[in-house]
Amino acid sequence: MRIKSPAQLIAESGADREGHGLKRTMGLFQLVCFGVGAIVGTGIFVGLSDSVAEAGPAVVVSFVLAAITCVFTAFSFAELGSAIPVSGSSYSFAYATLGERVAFLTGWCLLLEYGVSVSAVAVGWGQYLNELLGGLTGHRLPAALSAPPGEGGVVNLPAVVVILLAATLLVRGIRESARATAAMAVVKLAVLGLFCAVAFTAYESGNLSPFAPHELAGITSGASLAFFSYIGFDAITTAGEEVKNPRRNIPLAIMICIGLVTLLYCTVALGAIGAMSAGDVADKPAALSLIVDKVTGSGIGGGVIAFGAVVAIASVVLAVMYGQTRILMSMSRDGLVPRVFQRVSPRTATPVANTWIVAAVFALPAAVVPLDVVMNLTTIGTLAVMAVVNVAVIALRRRHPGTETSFRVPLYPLSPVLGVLFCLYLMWGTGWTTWLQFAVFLAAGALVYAFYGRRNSCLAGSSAAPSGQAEAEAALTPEREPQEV
Ligand SMILES: NC(=[NH2+])NCCC[C@H](N)C(=O)O
Repeated sequence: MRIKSPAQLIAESGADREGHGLKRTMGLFQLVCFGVGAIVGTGIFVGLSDSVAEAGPAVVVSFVLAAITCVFTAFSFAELGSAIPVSGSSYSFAYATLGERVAFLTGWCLLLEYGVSVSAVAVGWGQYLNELLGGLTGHRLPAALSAPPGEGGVVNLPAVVVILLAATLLVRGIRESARATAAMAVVKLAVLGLFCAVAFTAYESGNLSPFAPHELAGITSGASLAFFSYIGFDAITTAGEEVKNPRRNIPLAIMICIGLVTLLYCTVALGAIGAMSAGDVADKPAALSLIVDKVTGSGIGGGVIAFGAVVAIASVVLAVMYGQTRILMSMSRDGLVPRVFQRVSPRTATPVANTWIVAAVFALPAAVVPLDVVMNLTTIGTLAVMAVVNVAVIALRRRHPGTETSFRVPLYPLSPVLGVLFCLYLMWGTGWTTWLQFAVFLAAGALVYAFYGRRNSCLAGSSAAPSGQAEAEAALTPEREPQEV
């Protein structure tokens, strides 16, 4: 089996080498902001109403189930992220523990979790932008320019525009200042906080019954939908090469983000269905604005929420696109995707060509595919990746028992095993059409690996792994270890 050791991956990344690769600039606070930036977006602002349609008031239970899945998996991410702090996230973890084939398919699924989710999130952004425009000017964009073909439109222009804007910022190295990300994270927390404050003034416990109109099946599919809104905590691990003291900060940031977001989502969901009956919330894309308008009796509150959503979701587009470019960079270093993806501009220290290719490729589904399709594909792909990550922790402990890490999964091996089971449970909840699309996607990935990745892999045909590993381990001298700042 072609496999790489954690030490080899770190040494190859070129991080911490003078004048090479990316720079370590992010501290814990910036990392948490980056996490919140990657997590809170379309899922809660737009997707909430879909989960309510499935689960009814029991949507709160759905959110808790989705959170539990994330917590087990987050433990695994934290252990792996601190043991192998490089840009590739789950892809690199799989390479170091389960071998190249699984790593390639994981990277392939990450195209769903990151690339396709950029499309999904951009579509959600467009819906709130339209809401905001409607509130401000009384005019909305015509459906032809703001919806995909199946939904009465021709092309979803706002979704394309936000992707191109994000690419422009990313190639300029916006992450270097990280100030924009921090500001946007604060704005979205404030707006959701405001929503809760308003919604709870109109809270009626009568709205909570019947609590679970579609019983367990409804709660399960509600949880699969709610899961989308938690995706993104793993993006923290894609910044592995740009974080100061990654062995401490990566696991800590992941845990802080999950805790914060779970609390927030459950409060928002409870506030929403407490203020307006589940039947009225169901299937309303801009439900949060609608609720605030209804409670305050004016359009201003809803406008504030719509503004917050536009800002919030834009930062998700930014963070997720950032993650996708870093994953492709890692895959390119291994020869599994073309070399153009690893080229870093010496002037801006960002992967320019990579970023524009990602923007161009994922603007296309954003323009023409309906939101629920891209959202479900993102969800199933992400859950598959997370299942792999949970297995990877077990493999790490068995294959590389001496690996230095500052975080260890509690209750091992129970936690990763439960992680896998919860991932499968939520995957099951996505429904058979999504499974079918996913199967076709995976089959395509297997073909690409067989005809491109396998042949071009840097590890191809070499029994170099063991000696390369020794070399890499020797290269990892203590002074090259990330320094505490
Ligand atoms: N890899 C990702 N970060 N994917 C997209 C995250 C979506 C985000 N949770 C949202 O609700 O909008």
